[in-house]
Amino acid sequence: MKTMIPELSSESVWMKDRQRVEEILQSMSKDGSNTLQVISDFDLTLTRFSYNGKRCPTCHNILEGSNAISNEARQTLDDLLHTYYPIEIDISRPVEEKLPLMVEWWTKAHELLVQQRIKKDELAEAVRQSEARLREGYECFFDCLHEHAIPLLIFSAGIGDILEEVIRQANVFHPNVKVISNYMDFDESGILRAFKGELIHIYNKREGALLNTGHFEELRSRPNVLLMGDSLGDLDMADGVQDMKNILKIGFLNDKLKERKQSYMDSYDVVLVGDASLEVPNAVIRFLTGNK
Ligand SMILES: Nc1ccn([C@@H]2O[C@H](COP(=O)(O)O)[C@@H](O)[C@H]2O)c(=O)n1
Repeated sequence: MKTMIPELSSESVWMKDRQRVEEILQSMSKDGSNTLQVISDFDLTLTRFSYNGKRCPTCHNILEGSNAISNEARQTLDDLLHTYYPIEIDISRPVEEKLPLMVEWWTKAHELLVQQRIKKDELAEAVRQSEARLREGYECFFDCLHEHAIPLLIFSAGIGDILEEVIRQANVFHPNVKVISNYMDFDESGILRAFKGELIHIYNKREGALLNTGHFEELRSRPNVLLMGDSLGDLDMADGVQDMKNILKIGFLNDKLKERKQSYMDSYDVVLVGDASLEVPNAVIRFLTGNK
């Protein structure tokens, strides 16, 4: 058991109950990889939090940093980020108090993006010019899931069109990937006129999951879940899974480590710190697919 997954023994991997993690892994491994589905957040979970000491952009930040919007709008969006992001990650405030503020942030940002009359064909260039980076080991993560036909649901409160472009440009947008996110609605001349459907923000992923019961219904034969997130709101992403048997939750703790350590250890089975690579999720997937 000691060396079941050696990557779990690293100093940057924290676990409150290692034995429980091993029991979950043993049970999932016994069931086989054809019973597995992976659900992952995108921004700052599949993408890096920082690189060379500089913050990496989220989907929203990619647009904000691009030529698709004016300097004035960029400044307003940056001000919004500095107002609301500290609230998003503040563990001293209850979620019920943060929720309306998150709706306020996303709504103001989306309204501003719509006012900018962004063109659909500007998105690819915005992503190309950005400093967005998938975490190290992403090729192995996406390719291995594809090779073993394991469904990957990327569940993001970011912007679906941008997210898709990031993984397309990295050549890992395989057919086993499904995205639930905020998608842009363009008019017939390709100009952004609204965002489609119900808003997904950081603390309503449970509602988002329940609106997509069809996806989870299709995956009913896969009751074992590997969940990956960087926020406590991401823990609700699997709420639509049918007849769940096991769930292994891997959390990336990117920011405010000291303040948030305990709540992450209490909520995620495995916590990765220090802008970790995808080495641990990849090792888990290798273990579960039998490619040890
Ligand atoms: N205007 C905004 C709104 C949100 N964010 C960040 O996006 C992330 C949400 O996406 P997930 O893939 O993690 O669900 C979240 O980290 C917000 O801080 C933003 O940058 N700008």
